[in-house]
Amino acid sequence: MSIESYKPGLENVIACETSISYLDVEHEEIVIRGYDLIDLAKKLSYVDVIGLLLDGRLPSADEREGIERALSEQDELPEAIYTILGSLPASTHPMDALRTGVSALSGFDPDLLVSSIEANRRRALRLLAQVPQIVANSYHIGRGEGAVKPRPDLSFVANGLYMITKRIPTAAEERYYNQVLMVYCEHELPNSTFAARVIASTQSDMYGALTGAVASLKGPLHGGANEAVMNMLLEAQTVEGFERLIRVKLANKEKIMGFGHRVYMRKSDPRALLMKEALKEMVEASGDDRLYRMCVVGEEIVREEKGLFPNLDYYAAPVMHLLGIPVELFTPVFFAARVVGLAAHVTEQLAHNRLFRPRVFYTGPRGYHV
Ligand SMILES: CC(=O)SCCNC(=O)CCNC(=O)[C@H](O)C(C)(C)COP(=O)(O)OP(=O)(O)OC[C@H]1O[C@@H](n2cnc3c(N)ncnc32)[C@H](O)[C@@H]1OP(=O)(O)O
Ligand SMILES: O=C([O-])CC(=O)C(=O)O
Repeated sequence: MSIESYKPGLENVIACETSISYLDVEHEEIVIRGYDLIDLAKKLSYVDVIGLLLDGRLPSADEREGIERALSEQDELPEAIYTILGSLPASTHPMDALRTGVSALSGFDPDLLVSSIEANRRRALRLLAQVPQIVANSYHIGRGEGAVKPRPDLSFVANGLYMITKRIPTAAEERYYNQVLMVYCEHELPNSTFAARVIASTQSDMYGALTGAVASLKGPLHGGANEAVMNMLLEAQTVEGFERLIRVKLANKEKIMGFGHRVYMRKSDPRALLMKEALKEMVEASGDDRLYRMCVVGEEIVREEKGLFPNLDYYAAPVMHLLGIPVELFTPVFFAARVVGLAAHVTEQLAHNRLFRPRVFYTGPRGYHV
């Protein structure tokens, strides 16, 4: 076998066909079923994008209402899931609790043995409705506090933030949280989506595929980077402190979390630019622009020293912080937003399946005998 085609990390390898999304780096556009993600994020609700990703077209006003209603009808998290979350040690990482919760949901699926496109759509909506509750309540329960259930008088988006912060969001907070969900909703074939598609390709199910995706997303090279960014900002506290911290890390040849990207490489991530705008607006409204100035200084230093640009996580982290989301929940929120993209990919994989089974470049010994 020739090793000509061997690419460690599969960089630039086309691994599947999809009509869901595409990163058009040249034109700085994230294409989601034909639309520009940033345009969608500025103008529409996350619930519209649920329709777009699951059904392939933007919903009408009636259809959007139908999706919102379906989400609220299915948002009753089984009591047993609360019991499972409550039995985890307090030291459990929220992404591990989330992985356990998503996995445990499979047994409660009323469509358990059905793998049709329609059953997967219902499954996706159930997961979209229930994952935000696992996210918020694994955190509260882990701290010995009571669970917070969604309120029927709040929108799907507002409920996601309310259950985390225990505060009804203002209209502005709901708008920024909507943008956070939008920028995280779908991004072509990152490690977690690939993991989900690889699992689905054995004709396994949506729960297994999404459980694998949570595990993938936890890593700091992927979803875990948003928490790492916020921890740096909190540690540094001031603009001068952040400048010092970044310079020390660069001098020590450490990676700076929130910078670089396998696909964008040395170009801007369009989602980071949108989150930067949101952060600017938020600090202007609050009258304290320190966090924004810290981020801008960090961005300038890393660009000058390494020629690298921020990825989404760099600016989404401070936005989530200002929305009152605890740092430990940044990556779980990323997953809650990504459920829709993952569900679309798993459904597509199952509908046009080809088992993933690549080969290796063997570097071990041969010819041994016992
Ligand atoms: C939503 C998301 O999941 S976005 C990704 C979030 N992850 C992060 O922010 C973690 C920090 N970034 C990184 O580790 C990387 O940029 C990745 C993992 C995202 C992409 O990595 P790869 O495509 O494998 O690039 P790779 O790590 O080989 O980097 C290429 C070069 O840029 C450097 N580089 C890349 N990212 C960074 C960084 N964040 N800080 C410092 N240097 C970096 C590497 O050291 C390497 O330099 P070299 O050629 O001199 O050795
Ligand atoms: O595309 C990637 O590799 C990672 C990423 O930005 C995402 O999942 O949003």
